[in-house]
Amino acid sequence: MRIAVGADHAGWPLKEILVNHLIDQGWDVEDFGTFGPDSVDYPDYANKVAVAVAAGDVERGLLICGSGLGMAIVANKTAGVRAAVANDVVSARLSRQHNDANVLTMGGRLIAPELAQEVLDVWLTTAFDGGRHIRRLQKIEQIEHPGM
Ligand SMILES: O=C(CO)[C@H](O)[C@H](O)[C@H](O)COP(=O)(O)O
Repeated sequence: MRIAVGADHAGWPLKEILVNHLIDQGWDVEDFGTFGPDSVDYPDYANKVAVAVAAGDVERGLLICGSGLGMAIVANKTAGVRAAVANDVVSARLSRQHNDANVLTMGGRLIAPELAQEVLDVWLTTAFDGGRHIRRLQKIEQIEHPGM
């Protein structure tokens, strides 16, 4: 399974920890950066990961900025991406069960590394519930592609 990862300077330290965690678990990680503490702009990284997910190059995406918010705002501009901010386990689980989220965003300034690993593990291993939620995802697709 492949996962694309990206972060800005505020998310970079946590990204490094989570990339190692993912590799330890056998994930094939495509790391789009950033690769150091210099200040960069989160839209550049969110867009790269979102495009990789939407194109089907990877199954999942992980984005980390200071709060997770900016990354989610940008990633959700790309059709086919369902990015969810989750800095807690319950949000991570629900984002999979109800929303079939294919991109997880977290806040490197808000969440401790140990909890971030737990949130990520829950998000990666929780299945979509389907059922009534399929209808709602179809409505999102209709908004993305009006007239289809
Ligand atoms: O986009 C964000 C907020 O929604 C991220 O948290 C950014 O990492 C943050 O805005 C970066 O802030 P900085 O003051 O430039 O370090």
